[in-house]
Amino acid sequence: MSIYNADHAWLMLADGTTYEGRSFGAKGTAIGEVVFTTGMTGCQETLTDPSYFGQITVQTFPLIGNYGTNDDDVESDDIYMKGYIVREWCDSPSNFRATERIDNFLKRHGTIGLFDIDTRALTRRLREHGVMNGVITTEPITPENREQLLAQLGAFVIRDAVDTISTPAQRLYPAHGPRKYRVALFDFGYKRNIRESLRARGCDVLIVPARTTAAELAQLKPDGILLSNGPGDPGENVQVIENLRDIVALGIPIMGVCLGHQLMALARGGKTVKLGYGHRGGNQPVIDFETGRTFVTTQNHGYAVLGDSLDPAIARVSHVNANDKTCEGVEYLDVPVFTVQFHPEACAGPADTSFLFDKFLRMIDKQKEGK
Ligand SMILES: NC(=O)CC[C@H](N)C(=O)O
Repeated sequence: MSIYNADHAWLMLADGTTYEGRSFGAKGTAIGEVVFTTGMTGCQETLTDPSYFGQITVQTFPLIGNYGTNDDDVESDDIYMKGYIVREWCDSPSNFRATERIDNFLKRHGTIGLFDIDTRALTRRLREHGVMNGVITTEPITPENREQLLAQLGAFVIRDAVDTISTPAQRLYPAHGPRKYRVALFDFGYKRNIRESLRARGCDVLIVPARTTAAELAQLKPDGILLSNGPGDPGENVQVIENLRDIVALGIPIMGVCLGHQLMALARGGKTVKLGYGHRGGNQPVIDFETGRTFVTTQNHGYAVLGDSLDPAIARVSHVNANDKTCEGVEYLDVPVFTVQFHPEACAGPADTSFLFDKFLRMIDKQKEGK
């Protein structure tokens, strides 16, 4: 049976634009912020990236799921996005690692899917208007429920994102091979490959809850601290930002990724803004001012640090996005801290900047030598 015989499903945006397509994955109704990603591969990594909490994700690439899914390529144990939209999905995946079809994978996680809509038109709309709230549903939108749904869309905000998904308890993952250092990885909704990139480099990784304080860290005595990626508006994490001010003062080397980068900037007096439609995908060019090189990076963010808002006496913008010149990295001058907006751990997307984990370890080496 063709996938095009599937039941109907809909997406309605907050401006009332409605797209009718077909259902795959779970059935139901969910409201979220509709965003698009330009990733051409790695749909499973995208689906399981916790930073998509509260969002409905559109893949701009027109055919998704042709190599299926498996138990290994997940970035977390769950799907945190509210809905998933593709132009076409493949019900006969062909790959020796595939164990499941993408619609089963979505069903198993209760994630509502929609396909067979004009994803190009939808993406252009989001690009022109900025991201918008939307409702994805397998129930017909009628003149009766339409007004009520539009009111709900108008009121929807992603809230308590980090607090909802951060781990309540510490957990230790041992280094792969001989142990060199112990790193505390703040779980703001961390991607698995951040953890694995550290373990592969000889680090025991201690996952710690988002609200871990400087006093608790001082007891744990990690050699380094990694601030993870994570969902939502960075500014809502008031307590975490407050804690980071004291954590920086411990003098332990810190690397920040994506949300971690934004939270550090806020803790050090900087500001963040919401971008029109963000950067999501595996083809974002980033200029490194130190070397003048441009790297193609993996990204998934809707907010950005305002480079000019940082005090030049303590921070320097180290990277910018070559497309829109937004801040993509900060080097702090008075403490051993650097942060990046893009994803050195890749997954999905290019691994060209994985050397930043080595830079982090060198920073720890240097500090140990200095002692
Ligand atoms: N991947 C992330 O860490 C995203 C950070 C933040 N939630 C944003 O959208 O900008």
